Amino acid sequence: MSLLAQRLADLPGPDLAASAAVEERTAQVLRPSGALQWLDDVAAWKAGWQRSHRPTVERPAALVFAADHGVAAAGVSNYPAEITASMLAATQQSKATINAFAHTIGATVTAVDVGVGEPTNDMRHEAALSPERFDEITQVAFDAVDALDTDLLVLGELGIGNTTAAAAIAAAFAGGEAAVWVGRGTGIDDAGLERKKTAVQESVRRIAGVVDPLEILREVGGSELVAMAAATVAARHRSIPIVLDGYICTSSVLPLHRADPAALDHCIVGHCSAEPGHRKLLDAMGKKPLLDLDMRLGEGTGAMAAVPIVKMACAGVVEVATFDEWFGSE
Ligand SMILES: Cc1cc2ncn([C@H]3O[C@H](COP(=O)(O)O)[C@@H](O)[C@H]3O)c2cc1C
Ligand SMILES: O=C(O)c1cccnc1
Repeated sequence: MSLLAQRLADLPGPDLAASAAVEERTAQVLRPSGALQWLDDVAAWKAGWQRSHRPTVERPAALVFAADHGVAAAGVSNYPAEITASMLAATQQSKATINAFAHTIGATVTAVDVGVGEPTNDMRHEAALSPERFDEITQVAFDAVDALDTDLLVLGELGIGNTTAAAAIAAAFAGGEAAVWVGRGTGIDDAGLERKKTAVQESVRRIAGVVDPLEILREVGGSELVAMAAATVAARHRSIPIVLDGYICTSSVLPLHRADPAALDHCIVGHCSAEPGHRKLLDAMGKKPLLDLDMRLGEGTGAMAAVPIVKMACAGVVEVATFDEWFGSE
């Protein structure tokens, strides 16, 4: 059994007393009942998974996993594979979009190399990752989460070709035509889009008969996708709620959801990507994105954009006086 499967088997649930306490306070604060709607639910969700009656977002952090993809050789991206290494360096030196977004709200960004210069196997022809590599990457992601001191985790990725891996995962789980799950990623042209469809079709056909969700992730995922899935499980064990990013991030955790429908209960979806498969995937998973800004970047940027909303939702319960506190003191 893989390391990830082992940790997935004993996921803790939320602190129901903490979320109930927030729901109770929500009903008493100085505003008309129900006026914040979904934001109040977000605060209760945060309380339950943070295990605190007074949920906060004080130390948001992003983990950005980077890796190369064998399938990039199929001409499935608008950019060369070398961009992944450059973007990893840019992120480590605080020059990427995710760093700029994080900076505005005081979040930290940790970029983690899980396979740059060590591409996955070409998923069209063989398993993207060996069981040993799968475990190795899982351990790196577990350690990365352990090293954080955070109360809200953003997951992001870098990996030229990874919208093709994401589409293959979505197609393998949700079925239907490959065309439904394939989008333009970094902006590929029509011929490139056809190559993506073919690559996804070939990969999904090759693994027909594989039923174990984590095995499907190993077969057609990518190193940074496995790392995001592993970080999701690790964060659950450490009571760290998560904001998921776009299509790639969501696809990477889909296998967890299939293995255990409650596995993503500590995750909220930051935004809906312009990549067309994302909305379909979210619908299939019953997840509603906080933002819909037509973004299609990755790196965790859409999730980071949603962090202030989670922070406001918490403040909107914790910092607002109740009717009793206010009128009782008048
Ligand atoms: C400069 C640059 C910065 C990026 N930051 C995120 N991505 C995003 O685009 C890539 C996926 O798209 P595709 O499947 O079409 O290759 C990933 O690296 C993803 O993180 C970037 C892509 C580029 C070119
Ligand atoms: O939705 C995403 O995560 C995405 C879309 C395009 C390019 N990179 C990431």
